[in-house]
Amino acid sequence: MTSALAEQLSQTMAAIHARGWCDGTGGNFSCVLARDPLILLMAPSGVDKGTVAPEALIQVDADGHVVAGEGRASAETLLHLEIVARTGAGAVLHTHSHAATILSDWCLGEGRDAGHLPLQDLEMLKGLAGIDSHRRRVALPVLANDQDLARLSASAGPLLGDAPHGLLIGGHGLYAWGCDLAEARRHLEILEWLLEQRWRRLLLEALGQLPSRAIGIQAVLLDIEGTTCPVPFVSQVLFPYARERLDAFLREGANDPALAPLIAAIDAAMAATDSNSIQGETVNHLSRVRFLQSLIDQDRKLPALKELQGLIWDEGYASGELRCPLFDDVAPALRAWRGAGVELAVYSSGSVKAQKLLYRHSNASDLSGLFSHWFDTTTGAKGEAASYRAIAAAMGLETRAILFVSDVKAELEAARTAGMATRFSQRQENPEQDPGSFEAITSLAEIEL
Ligand SMILES: CSCCC(=O)C(=O)COP(=O)(O)O
Ligand SMILES: [Zn+2]
Repeated sequence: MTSALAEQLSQTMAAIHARGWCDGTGGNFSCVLARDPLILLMAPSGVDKGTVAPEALIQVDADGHVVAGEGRASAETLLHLEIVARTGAGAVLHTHSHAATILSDWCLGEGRDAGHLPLQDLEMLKGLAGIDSHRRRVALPVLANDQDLARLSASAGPLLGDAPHGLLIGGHGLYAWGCDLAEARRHLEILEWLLEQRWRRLLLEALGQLPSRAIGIQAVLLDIEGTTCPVPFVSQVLFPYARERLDAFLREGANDPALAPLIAAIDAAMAATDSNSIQGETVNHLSRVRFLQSLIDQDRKLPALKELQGLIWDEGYASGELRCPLFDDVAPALRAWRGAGVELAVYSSGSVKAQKLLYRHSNASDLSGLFSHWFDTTTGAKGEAASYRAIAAAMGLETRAILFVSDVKAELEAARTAGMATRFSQRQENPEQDPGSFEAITSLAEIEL
């Protein structure tokens, strides 16, 4: 006797096959038959999934072993099991459609926002559970294909919780899931539709037949110095504060094991320098301090120095000696943008630790919670377009959905090359006052998203 679920799964597979989404023996499809112990009802491996009768379905346990029915379990059962375990799905449907296959490959191509395919501004998004507006952006995770299904499933696992009921595998296809078979099928049809739209639109854009879609700004990426706080706060307060305290800080922490790796990195940098001022000197406390002070004076960036400065500033902020005087327009603009659902991120040459301290101890109270992402030069140099692409990828956004604000034209140039929208911050005390070809703002309040 076959169950109603088996009838439904068999019919669903036939319908999906008829759409051309699992040609040949492609695709595999499963439903949860029992949860404790877990039993999946699924098609056997290596057969045409459009003609599997209900009684030909097999039952598979939580280890991927066939416990009832004729035939082998698909190697991809491991990914089905991972999806069920991570999301509580009641059904998992895997297709090999042309749209899913070509777009997943395209996403992983060089220079793309590999790792995610953003989908937005389409009414059909509302067919995905939890999405109530076409404006909501979803980021479909994309993983490189791997014949080692245990490894592929382990890589997929952490991405599944935030995934929009779907996952792309490069050059392979789509996995979609739902709380039951009906919802999984709806999610599959919606995602396939969104993917179809996406590649057709890309084609028309490439042919110059369709203007690149204005998708609206979804995130603001902010430089700090000269953009949200006065340049002199950094150059005349923060840097001298750390410079003056280097000696005492290093002396007091000489036996602190936490400082040992920093001191080792500083000594290595000293050994590698050709600076005459320290050549021939034995590395000792004073030469180390002089070396670091000379780096600060020349505005040279050494990661260990940045970290040391962060530790010294930490003490200064904690004691109340330091407080960042953000421009008056900053806190209201940040709050308004967050209130409108815009994501906020920082990209500054100061370390992420220093960035967080600055916003945590500002004249407008602790604003650090408004930011979802923090980037420093460990992501890449601020004058390189690749850094802005990496930032967009880390945020799961297209570069054109991000507005970057900075007082340095070379940085704006790189961000523009990567595809970001830009604004030149023209604050009174900034060294660069000419906006060149960039739109200038004198206050964040002038920015309309
Ligand atoms: C020609 S299909 C290659 C295997 C595959 O990716 C697939 O989805 C079908 O696998 P199954 O083992 O379920 O037949
Ligand atoms: Zn497959």
